[in-house]
Amino acid sequence: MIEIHHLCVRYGDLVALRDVEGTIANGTSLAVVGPNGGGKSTLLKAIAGVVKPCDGHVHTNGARIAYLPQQSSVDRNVPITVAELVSFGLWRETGWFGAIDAKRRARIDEALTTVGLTAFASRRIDALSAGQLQRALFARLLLDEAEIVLLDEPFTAMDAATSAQLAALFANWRAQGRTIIAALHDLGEVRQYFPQTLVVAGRPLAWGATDEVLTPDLIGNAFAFATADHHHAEPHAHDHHGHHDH
Ligand SMILES: Nc1ncnc2c1ncn2[C@@H]1O[C@H](COP(=O)(O)OP(=O)(O)OP(=O)(O)O)[C@@H](O)[C@H]1O
Repeated sequence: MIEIHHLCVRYGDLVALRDVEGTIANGTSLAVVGPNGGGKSTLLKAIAGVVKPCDGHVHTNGARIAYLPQQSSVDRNVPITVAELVSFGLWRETGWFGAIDAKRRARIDEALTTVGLTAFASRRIDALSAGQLQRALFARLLLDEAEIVLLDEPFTAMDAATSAQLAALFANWRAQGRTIIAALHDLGEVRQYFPQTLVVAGRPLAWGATDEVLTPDLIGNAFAFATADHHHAEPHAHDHHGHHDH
């Protein structure tokens, strides 16, 4: 279980996210949606422990966490092959550059097959398309037996068929009791793959069953934030009624 209490994250003077309060049970698939700059990535980073709260806290109760950042932040110029990248999913077992025995080699091959990259195993990662790189990163996740999987816009570079293929993996993860939390822009994908949704626009606007949360009113409200300036971030601008006055 993830417990979030009164979470606030600040970058310098900008309060990117505040007043996040709630618990996420094991096995939950939660989509985090909201406008650009609304704090989706910030929330994932706070759960991953990559950014420190300025107030409140996130308790992950010792769970193993895998965090797949937004694709733009993945360094493609590291001179490694697809198989090597995927093998890093075994880091909890082997350490970062530990020996890969035949058994582990077979698991890497299986993960590559699952994501359809068998033919690319020895290709350098800088020679992959964006969608192929994302498949490789998912293969790495398959090997990493994390209890909490944090995905920042996992389908951005992908065609619909690829998204569907990778989303099918979620069902397995759910069955294993893994918690999946993903920042997403495509509300169709949210409805299809995520039973729970959290809407954030500087703070939470709604959190609950996807069907109940993604109402036209709420979406309109949340995305109005995108055209507003960032005064939302000022700490005094508190209100708890789920709307913005800016
Ligand atoms: N490292 C940083 N330093 C300063 N400000 C930051 C930093 N990271 C994010 N921000 C700001 O914090 C706010 C929230 O950003 P965040 O990336 O969490 O939003 P997001 O909802 O993921 O947006 P997007 O949909 O565009 O990916 C934005 O106003 C952003 O400019």
